[in-house]
Amino acid sequence: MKTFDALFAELEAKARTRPKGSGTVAALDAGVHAIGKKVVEEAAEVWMAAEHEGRERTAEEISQLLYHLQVLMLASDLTLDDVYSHL
Ligand SMILES: N=c1c2ncn([C@@H]3O[C@H](COP(=O)(O)OP(=O)(O)OP(=O)(O)O)[C@@H](O)[C@H]3O)c2ncn1[C@@H]1O[C@H](COP(=O)(O)O)[C@@H](O)[C@H]1O
Repeated sequence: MKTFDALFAELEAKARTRPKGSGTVAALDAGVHAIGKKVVEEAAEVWMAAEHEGRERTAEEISQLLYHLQVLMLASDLTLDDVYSHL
């Protein structure tokens, strides 16, 4: 099972090597504004799932929000330690 740290390492590698067909590379190319909109959209979907759609859908939506937050971290030149230092 993939962890938060393992996903971030995978996305860092995608950003560095820019493989064809990567959604992450496309999102990074779209920029912070577009990624930020996706974060807000996914956060709303997490909220709706938690209120109305049950545990499984909520977990799935949270995983998507975590992914988009990591893309935003990469677009903002942030590392995991930059974020963890505030926890
Ligand atoms: N975990 C994720 C992940 N979670 C969410 N998403 C993206 O977020 C979208 C969320 O789905 P929605 O149904 O909410 O969005 P949608 O509006 O239908 O989709 P879009 O029109 O926005 O693409 C998905 O379509 C994916 O584009 C993800 N994209 C990639 N990953 C993982 O990231 C890694 C790198 O992926 P690539 O860069 O694509 O190789 C791989 O391990 C992937 O499994």
